[in-house]
Amino acid sequence: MRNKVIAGNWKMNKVLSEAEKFVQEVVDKDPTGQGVEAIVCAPFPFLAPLVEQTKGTSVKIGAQNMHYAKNGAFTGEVSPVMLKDLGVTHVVIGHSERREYFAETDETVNKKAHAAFEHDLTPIVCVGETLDQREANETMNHIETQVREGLKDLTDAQIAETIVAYEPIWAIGTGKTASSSDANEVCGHIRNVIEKMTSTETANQVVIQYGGSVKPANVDELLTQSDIDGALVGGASLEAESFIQLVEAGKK
Ligand SMILES: O=C(CO)COP(=O)(O)O
Repeated sequence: MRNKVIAGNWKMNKVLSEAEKFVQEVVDKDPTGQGVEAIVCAPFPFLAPLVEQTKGTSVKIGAQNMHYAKNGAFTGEVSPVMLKDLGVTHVVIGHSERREYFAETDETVNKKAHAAFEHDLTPIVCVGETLDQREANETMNHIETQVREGLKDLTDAQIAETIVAYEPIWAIGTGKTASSSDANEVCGHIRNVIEKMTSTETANQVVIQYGGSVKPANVDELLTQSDIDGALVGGASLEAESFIQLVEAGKK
């Protein structure tokens, strides 16, 4: 049975004091256990203090992006070596905002996924369709391409460890959630694509999250779906109380 994984993606929000206050509230409440894990994906400047603050707790700290190179002349970038050295455990790769505003492609997503495993970081690989693609019935083909290209040439063992986040772009920050059955249909499709790439056993181990306007009011229904193993949450992950409720919803 797969664990449920709830990850908060703060995006470009908060200052350090707010970040620390949030994490303290979550750590004090410790909503994990019973098959649910909690990850906070914070902006780069907060990673070191938050890793320190969560040492010995069950809350994990993730980054929202990274470069794929170990080091080098890439002004303004952050490498997987730096993240690993700090004690970061997860990294979001290929978020639709990065694809749209920062020219991320399936090729860079794939390079970053390989780099994550080379440095013992767990990638949270994001895929999702636009509203135009959904209306043109292109969702399934588009998702298949993103999954195949993004996870290309990873070993079966690495794919089993990958977290895939299905985030329909039209549902991000809009208040429009995909219906739980539509979300589950695409998450099931992702698992089928992975099964074709690897094996049934591997596909059954992959944690597939849904993201897009997830909040305490709709998380229960999403998490009861057969192929939805967690959530990648933006807006509703900014308040500790709401994040704690989301994590608790994942308990068995
Ligand atoms: O992009 C998201 C998480 O990565 C989803 O954002 P919202 O939860 O604000 O819709």
